[in-house]
Amino acid sequence: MLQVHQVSHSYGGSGWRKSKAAAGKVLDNVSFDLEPGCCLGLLGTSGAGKSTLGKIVLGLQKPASGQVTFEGFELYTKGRQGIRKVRRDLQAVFQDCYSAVNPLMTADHIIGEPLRNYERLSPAELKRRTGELLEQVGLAAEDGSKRPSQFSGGQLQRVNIARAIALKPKLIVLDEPISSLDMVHQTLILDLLSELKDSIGLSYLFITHDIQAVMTICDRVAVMDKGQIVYHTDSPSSLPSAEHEAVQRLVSAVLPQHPSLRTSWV
Ligand SMILES: Nc1ncnc2c1ncn2[C@@H]1O[C@H](COP(=O)(O)OP(=O)(O)OP(=O)(O)O)[C@@H](O)[C@H]1O
Repeated sequence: MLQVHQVSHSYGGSGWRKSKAAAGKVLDNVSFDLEPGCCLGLLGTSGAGKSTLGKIVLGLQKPASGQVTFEGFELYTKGRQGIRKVRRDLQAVFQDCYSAVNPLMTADHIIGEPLRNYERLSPAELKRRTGELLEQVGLAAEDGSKRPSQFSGGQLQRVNIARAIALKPKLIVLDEPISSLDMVHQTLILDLLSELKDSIGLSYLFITHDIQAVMTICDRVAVMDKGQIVYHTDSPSSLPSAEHEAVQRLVSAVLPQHPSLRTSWV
């Protein structure tokens, strides 16, 4: 479904900034495939290049070199025809649930946006669909009249998820979707994402620094470090015992909650 082939990227600039950027590649020859129904975790510490790769997969950032093919269409061809063809099948949920929405709009309006862009629906049908989507993500249809400031962070992230699934996409890029939530809501949102993946048949590219989250939700994990995929596993639960130094850094950044368990974590 998604093929990322030898993608490299550096951020440009002008004058002295350009030469500084050229000194370090943000992405260096990254390749991976993602098959339908799979959740692939892109795991790495801050600055590893995960979000840049996410933007490239979403068609938002042209890479300096390499190819991205989604459903047989190459995204970065001349005229960006490929991106236009796959736009509705590729959606995203970002970390900051508040900045992802217009604070003046109601939840119905926010969730209805992709439907208004891609489908011709009567106002009554649009209202019915947004109500259904709200219920699908564990909110009530009546919540559609609320504005972002009337939701908690976890509830607003559900609104963002409802908008992302509105067009029944094939792939959702989840860029740190639970990082700004408390632990209870992190678990609830991971449960919701797992349920939706199975019920709608979604695929996810799950971008995170959180090793416990990838062990909970991902089928496969690619570990990124300094712009490269340095480790890959089809068995996320085996990550704590992986010997690669980049994985161990992520493992040691997570402590079990009870001090008595901390020495036996790995
Ligand atoms: N628009 C930009 N212009 C210049 N440099 C950028 C830009 N976006 C990201 N970078 C740089 O690219 C590198 C990789 O950033 P990126 O956001 O892709 O990493 P990340 O792994 O997602 O990190 P984080 O988890 O902190 O978001 C960083 O050094 C960052 O400073």
